[in-house]
Amino acid sequence: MSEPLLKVENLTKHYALGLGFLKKSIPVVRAVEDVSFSVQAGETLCIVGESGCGKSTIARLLMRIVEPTSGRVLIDGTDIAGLKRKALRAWRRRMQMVFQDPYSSLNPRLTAGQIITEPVDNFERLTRSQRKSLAADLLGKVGMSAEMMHRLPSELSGGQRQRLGIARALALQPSLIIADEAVSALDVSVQAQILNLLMDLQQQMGIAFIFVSHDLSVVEHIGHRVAVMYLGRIVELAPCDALFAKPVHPYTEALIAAAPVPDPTRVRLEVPVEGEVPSPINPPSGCAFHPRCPLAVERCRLEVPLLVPMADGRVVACHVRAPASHIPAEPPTAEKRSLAPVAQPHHFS
Ligand SMILES: Nc1ncnc2c1ncn2[C@@H]1O[C@H](COP(=O)(O)OP(=O)(O)OP(=O)(O)O)[C@@H](O)[C@H]1O
Repeated sequence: MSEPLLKVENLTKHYALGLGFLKKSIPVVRAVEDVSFSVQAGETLCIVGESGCGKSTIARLLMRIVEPTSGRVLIDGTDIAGLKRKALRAWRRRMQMVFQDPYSSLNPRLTAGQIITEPVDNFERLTRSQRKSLAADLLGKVGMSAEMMHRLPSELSGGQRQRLGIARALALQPSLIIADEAVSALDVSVQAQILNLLMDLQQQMGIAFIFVSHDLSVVEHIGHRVAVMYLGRIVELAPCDALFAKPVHPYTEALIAAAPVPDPTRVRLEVPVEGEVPSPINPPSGCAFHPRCPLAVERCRLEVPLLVPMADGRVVACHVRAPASHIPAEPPTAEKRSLAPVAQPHHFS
């Protein structure tokens, strides 16, 4: 098995709220809790879950927009926390981000051409003609004509602006693009165009994607593997087909059941998920999903379930559906137990 492009180990982010008062304990938002996964070159890993479950925080941690409370992020086996200036710059070229709202993430005073060549200009000074041909090339890659390089973002449609955001992300020829709700602001037909564009670019350029979304139909369309998050933790990580065909975690099942079904021949699952997502400041004990889970037993209230590898390559954290005793191979040693959350790398042709 080749070294994954990206490896995330036990990543945790707690946000302290305020400074505390008279020795009172400071409330802490447990935004991301002990999250581990890996991404292979050219693969799309989707991260899904309800609002507030920690999806965007993971994206920000990977981009080092925020620093982790604990845990590691490794690119080609190198921990990015330890990188010195030069190596950090090189790493920054390899990971780019596409944001949800292409309008607010694009400088309204710059032309499309300036916006997409700016990242390269930051690394190496381009001549005027180099800039122009780079802009034309990048616009071509995202299906826009070269004349568009003279337009301002306000003169473009939402879909064109998102293409521009993608062209800017492509400028430095990254190995990995993190797309945070990259199509949520667009009409459904434009969403499909942008998703198809991303998949074409992946085929042509071998780019890996981490695709953060709350929209399961988008995830089903684009994902190779899917990590389902609940209150800061991954509860199930599975190949996309397997996840949609047979969700194992009751929360995954409930999410799929609640999503609109675009394919009328597909049977809708009947698992009610009641109540609100609890607060990440004071999460429930044991499995955080237990107060909403129709299958919960006493153990769920007491013990945080570990992610257990299943025979079909997925990992699931559920005392009922994937109790630790279901591990198919030899029983885990203490060391393997602590490594259990790391997703098994998965190859896709
Ligand atoms: N800077 C911050 N300070 C304090 N709490 C924060 C901060 N950023 C995020 N949070 C909290 O961390 C939790 C996870 O937030 P995050 O934005 O990662 O969730 P999300 O799954 O991306 O949600 P959405 O789908 O609504 O964007 C939320 O409870 C959020 O309020």
